[in-house]
Amino acid sequence: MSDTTTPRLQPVVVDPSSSSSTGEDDELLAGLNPEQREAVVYRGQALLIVAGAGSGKTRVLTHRIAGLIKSAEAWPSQILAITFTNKAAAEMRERVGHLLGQVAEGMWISTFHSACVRILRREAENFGFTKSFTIYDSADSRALVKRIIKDLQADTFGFTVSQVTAKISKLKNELADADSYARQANFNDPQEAMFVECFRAYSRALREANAFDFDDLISQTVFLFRAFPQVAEKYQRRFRHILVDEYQDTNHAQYSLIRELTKAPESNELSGLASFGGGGASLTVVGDSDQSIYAFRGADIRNIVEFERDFPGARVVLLEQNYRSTQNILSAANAVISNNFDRKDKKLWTAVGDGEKIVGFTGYSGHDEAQFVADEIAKLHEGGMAYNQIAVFYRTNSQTRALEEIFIRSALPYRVLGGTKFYERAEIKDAMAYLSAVANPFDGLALRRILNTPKRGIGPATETALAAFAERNEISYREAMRRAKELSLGPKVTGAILQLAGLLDDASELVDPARVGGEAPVSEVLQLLMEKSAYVATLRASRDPQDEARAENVEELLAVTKEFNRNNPDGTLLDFLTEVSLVAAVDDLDDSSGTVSLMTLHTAKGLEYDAVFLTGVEEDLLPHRMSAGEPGGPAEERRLFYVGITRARKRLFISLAMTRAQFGETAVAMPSRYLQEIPAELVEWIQSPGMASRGGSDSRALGGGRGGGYGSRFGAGSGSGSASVSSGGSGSPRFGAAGGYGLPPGPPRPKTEWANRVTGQVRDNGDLTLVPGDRIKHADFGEGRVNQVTGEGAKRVAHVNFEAVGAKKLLIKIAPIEKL
Ligand SMILES: Nc1ncnc2c1ncn2[C@@H]1O[C@H](COP(=O)(O)OP(=O)(O)OP(=O)(O)O)[C@@H](O)[C@H]1O
Ligand SMILES: [Mg+2]
Repeated sequence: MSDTTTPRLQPVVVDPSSSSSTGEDDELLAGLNPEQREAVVYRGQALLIVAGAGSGKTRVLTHRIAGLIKSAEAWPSQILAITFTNKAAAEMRERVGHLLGQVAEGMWISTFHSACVRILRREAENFGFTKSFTIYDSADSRALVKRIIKDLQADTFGFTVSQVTAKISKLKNELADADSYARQANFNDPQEAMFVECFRAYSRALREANAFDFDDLISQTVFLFRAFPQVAEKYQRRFRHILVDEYQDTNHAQYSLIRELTKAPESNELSGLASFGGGGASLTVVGDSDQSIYAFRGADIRNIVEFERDFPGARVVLLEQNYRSTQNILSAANAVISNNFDRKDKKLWTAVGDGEKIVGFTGYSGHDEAQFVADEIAKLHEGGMAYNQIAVFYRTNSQTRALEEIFIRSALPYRVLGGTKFYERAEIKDAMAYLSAVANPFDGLALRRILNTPKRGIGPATETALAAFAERNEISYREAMRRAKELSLGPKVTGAILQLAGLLDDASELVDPARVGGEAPVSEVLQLLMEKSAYVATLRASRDPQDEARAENVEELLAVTKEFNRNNPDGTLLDFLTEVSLVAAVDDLDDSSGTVSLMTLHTAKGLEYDAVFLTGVEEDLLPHRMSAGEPGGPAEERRLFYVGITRARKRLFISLAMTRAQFGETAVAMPSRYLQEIPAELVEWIQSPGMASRGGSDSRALGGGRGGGYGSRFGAGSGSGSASVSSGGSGSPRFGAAGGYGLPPGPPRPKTEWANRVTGQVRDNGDLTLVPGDRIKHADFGEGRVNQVTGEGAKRVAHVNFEAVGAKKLLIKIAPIEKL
């Protein structure tokens, strides 16, 4: 087909009558530009919308869904829309409802994970799980891996929990299971052999516990479809229209799931469904390869790049108008992302106008930076901006501490999204483990967690004895508890175990579907468990003031269950457990709450705010230190920066600090290399207090009042900022570029020089000799071979053929290269 190779725009269908078969009406198309309309009305097997941030991709998906339903081309139940977070799903559902003027029941708008849980709850019995399976979150997975490492003494091989969990996760995202991995593993390598052991033990333990981990949810659904074609067919028939947002961040398992779902049902002819052109569901994906930020989790940018090959005949629509941001913000974003090499250049434009300049700020410390953020937020708020239209982004969760301290002191209402979340607190995990143990008697991890919580005098030896007994007799852990008498453990311990088992049985009766009057509400179950186990009472009786807070958190969970019951009158315990285990970080977000939102850059994807603060724009944070060694790492970090910038509608603030406290130490920080990629004229730098006056706005010299605290803390002295960190760039040579920190450094410097300065290590390869045939490694481009060297002295240029990106010319003296 002619339109499969290069993206190009087809003639735009504006007149609804020309696409009468689709029955789109004006209302749905009004407020869309011609390209967006084309994407909404296109009817074909496969549609790819590639476009930069804020160009209306998500909006197009929403209108497309509404259009399909409104024109009666599809039942709501025939639609499967995949979003990146549950919050995005809720928003989309609401907007579709709004466009239709009614709630469309039966539509699946959800994340990959939620959709797969729904499928697995229905189908898991096909392959040996029960539908009450438990979902292990990452903390559960880690706990399990930790135990396995201990049991197998894998730590003697240098294995850590993080390494093993990360590797297992990666393999699962590539659809490898323990057996398939073992088939190609090199068992002569003791490390690899041990890893296979660990992977096997982990998979076995999950199966025995009737549990799936997060990665399993997707990969096991794919396995299920492949192993049971009749099951796959059910869903292939059901979903006639599949739409995926943020397609650039799908990994291989997710991609495979889409492939399975869009296949034509096998027994098409028999059922007369062949009339559905080709029989497979129509697929619409939208994405932006510049916003791919999950490669570390196996996301594969190739999924978007190769879409046209995978889905022949696909139509490609490009959107170029940005409706979100001002021109200044957009120009900054465009300039930054253009530094990534292997991308198709796309230029976003906006009709909104230049807007205000981006504001840049350099603080002495993280606290100083936080104070700046708080001050500016206060000003924005005074100027009439609602708090919930303001967001503060950072690269790592550890950066929140300083921000929170200052926000609390400044009495700014805020919420942290992600981080140590409510559901990650120990006491909440305990309470949830009680519920899981009731729902899934095989969930050994949950049972072991609550066995001696609160303390009942059941020690680790008993815990292990029960596990061994269960294994020997091939019974569940819970059944083993019921038969505790057979273990001759002593009357007290036996009594304690039986009591707990009895309590769990009582609770199970409450949620037995056959119970007269139906399943009891979750709140009732939790209440029973917490009361009879004396969990809350024990916390309340403790002298530790923290335990009081913990008790309150459990009360809070009770309130959550009550709310759940109100919102879902028919909601079962399983529904509740499912919902909780799928709450993504961003889902705590409550827009009506009137608070400033704090979140990581990863969490910020897809969202938009009137004002955005990008904090900690420093080397080692952004790009993150960990990315340095990864191929493509710095480029991915740049995309993350791009994502951050493009969340802003009207105001963008970029800040950094000269010293940063991390892991209990205060280290000198250097400006991020990405800062100098923003054209200087777009940014108005406000200098740090002490370096220069911040004009009228600066009533808080570092030396005075609260400021003194931050200053002295990092030895920056009072007010003058004179101590360990040089104030004007004259002191420490590392801060030689300090002028460039704050104020634009006079006449623009050649980019490379600036780049050298900001990375802190003045890059000078000196007399590095390169001759044709040499192999080199470049920080961004990876490995390549030198073809030719031209020029002389400092102007010598290497012509290099890179494996990943092809031919490039590099100035040898300063290029970030090393000879291999
Ligand atoms: N044709 C339009 N007219 C007016 N506003 C629009 C139009 N298209 C999109 N918008 C608005 O622009 C903003 C960005 O749209 P949307 O979130 O759909 O973009 P996106 O491409 O999905 O962005 P991202 O890449 O960040 O996910 C939203 O507020 C949306 O309502
Ligand atoms: Mg979007």
